[in-house]
Amino acid sequence: MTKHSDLSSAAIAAQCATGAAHVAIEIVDETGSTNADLLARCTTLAGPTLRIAGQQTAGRGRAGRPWLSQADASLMFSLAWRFKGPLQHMVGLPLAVGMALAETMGALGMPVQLKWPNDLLRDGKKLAGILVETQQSPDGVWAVIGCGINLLMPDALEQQIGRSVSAVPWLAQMDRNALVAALLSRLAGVLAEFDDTGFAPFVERWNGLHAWQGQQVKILDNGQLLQQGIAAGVDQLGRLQLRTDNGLAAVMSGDVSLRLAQE
Ligand SMILES: Nc1ncnc2c1ncn2[C@@H]1O[C@H](COP(=O)(O)OP(=O)(O)OP(=O)(O)O)[C@@H](O)[C@H]1O
Ligand SMILES: O=C(O)CCCC[C@@H]1SC[C@@H]2NC(=O)N[C@@H]21
Repeated sequence: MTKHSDLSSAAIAAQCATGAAHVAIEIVDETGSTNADLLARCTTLAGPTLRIAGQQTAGRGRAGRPWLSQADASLMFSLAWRFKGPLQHMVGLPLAVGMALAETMGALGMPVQLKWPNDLLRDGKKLAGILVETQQSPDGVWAVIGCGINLLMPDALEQQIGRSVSAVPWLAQMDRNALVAALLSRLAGVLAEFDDTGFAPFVERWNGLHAWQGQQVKILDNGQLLQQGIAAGVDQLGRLQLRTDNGLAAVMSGDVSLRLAQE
């Protein structure tokens, strides 16, 4: 198994596609949260920056939830990237990021699926999460794109999380520099395109990886049932299309949660 300590910014850069060659790479053993770190200084960064941590002591997920990890069991990184904006164009960004991660894993021989809005699933269980935080600056919008991928899932960690989650041990065997380079290369390509076009050109690719296409699902807000229907993919803004008794409804991601109807 490869470890966080095997990572080297030179080895990652050497294996990156040209579109990712300009990304500065920072590697730290431990920090509170790579998202918090980059968010605090993104508007002063010289350019796109990738920060990878071996362990986080205050990892954060969507809606203020914690992201839990164990050293070497997870790949955790944040990528700060400046977009032309405006802010409202960024709604589809977490979906584009999830698609880029899922496509990378698929290309590496590990097919995974997407759960709207921004989780990666394997065998129906969460194996990676994405947290995008933004900050307006005079010359555009900085997005800090945080990704946590469970490479291994020790029993103790799963118990701490309190629910059944997934991991990709096959990727833990892979050269970790090559894995990061593959993820960063595809992400950089997708982000550059997203900046020019928004989410619209990615709709078919995203829907092709959609875990719950055609299934009965429900939308919860803080545990309260908001809507129920058949998941019919995403639209050009990244909204989930729900086939309901009253016709097609478009759900904005916000802080709502998606579940299978029978859960
Ligand atoms: N390493 C981890 N892997 C998977 N989930 C984790 C991990 N650490 C913490 N969690 C938390 O476990 C919970 C499971 O997430 P899940 O996506 O299934 O439901 P959720 O919290 O409603 O998310 P969402 O609103 O994105 O659907 C989340 O609160 C997530 O932050
Ligand atoms: O599923 C979620 O709710 C999103 C989880 C995002 C976790 C990653 S780990 C790297 C980065 N730093 C953080 O504090 N969070 C993200």
